[in-house]
Amino acid sequence: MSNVYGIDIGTSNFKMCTKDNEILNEKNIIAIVNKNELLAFGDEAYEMYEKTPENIEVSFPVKFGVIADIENMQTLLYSFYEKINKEKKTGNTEFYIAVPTDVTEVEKRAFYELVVESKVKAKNVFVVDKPVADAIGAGIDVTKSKGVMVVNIGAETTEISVLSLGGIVISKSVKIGGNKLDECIISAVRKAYNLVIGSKTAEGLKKELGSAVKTEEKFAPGFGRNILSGLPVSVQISSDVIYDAIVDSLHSIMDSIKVILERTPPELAADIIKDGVYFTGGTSMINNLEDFIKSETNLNVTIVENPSESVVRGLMGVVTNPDFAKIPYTPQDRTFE
Ligand SMILES: Nc1ncnc2c1ncn2[C@@H]1O[C@H](COP(=O)(O)OP(=O)(O)OP(=O)(O)O)[C@@H](O)[C@H]1O
Repeated sequence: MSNVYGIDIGTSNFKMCTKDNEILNEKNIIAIVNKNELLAFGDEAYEMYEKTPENIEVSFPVKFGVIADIENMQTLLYSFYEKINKEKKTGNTEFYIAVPTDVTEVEKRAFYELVVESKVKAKNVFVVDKPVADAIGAGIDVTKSKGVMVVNIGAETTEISVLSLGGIVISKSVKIGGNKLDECIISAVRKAYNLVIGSKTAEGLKKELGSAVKTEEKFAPGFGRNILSGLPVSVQISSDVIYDAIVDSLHSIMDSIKVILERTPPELAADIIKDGVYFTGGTSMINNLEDFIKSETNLNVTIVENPSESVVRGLMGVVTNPDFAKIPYTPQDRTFE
């Protein structure tokens, strides 16, 4: 089969991978003009976010890891597919789609049906549990009888999973991720500097100044509106303010990891102690995360390379490596427990 694609539909980013390992990773956002005309999608639509007049609506169709707006998600899926499928290949197209685990059966099925019912005209659609794809993308042989812990810190959710023998032993999703950090930064900057900033500016400050441990103070410009004067201004923002804004959320993620470790069967926990914990998802790129986790747990930490794309890389691993042939399934093979 030549036309094979892996798809990971995230809250913030849509990732699609071809069999030649070409990866598309763009903001999962759509801009609609006059209620029903597509104006832009992906990174181009994100440029317009929080800047549009009333007749243009810019929205993210996935909320907290599940599809909230099926119609717009369908349009996005097809638009991204057309963009990556430059040679306009048709027929015999197969899709492998990652599905989150700690959601309802109906929510899981929605991912599968989205692809089946879309204009991409799939010949076959297979489902792969997201934590399993994530671990394969991190370079782990998940088929071994060995406990592996993978923590995916995304935009709106953090999925903490323990895997063994190609399956999921425990998986828990908590509603904290990069967007929560951005919100905390917006509040803190408002309080410290009387400055109202947008979410894109907050995300930029998080990437530049954010750190999971306190480091030497540095500054970066933040553009926004002064609450008192009402005028647009640029203010030098301190990394200390950003650290204080995000530290509680990082501790909440840490507490959830500890709860899962406590619930992990002892033999698997022993493996995790030996191998450490693998971190994926875009938010695990926050500076100094490794030092923070090590100081909290004493466990070894691996931050996977290009962590936002780990799941979609893993989907292609499933397609190309015969050892993983039993991992993908369809709702006909088994129900979405
Ligand atoms: N260098 C960085 N430092 C901190 N955060 C980052 C960095 N780069 C990207 N991020 C954050 O990573 C998040 C996107 O990660 P990812 O693509 O894994 O999320 P997603 O799959 O869309 O979300 P979810 O898993 O919640 O559905 C965003 O919140 C983004 O701000």
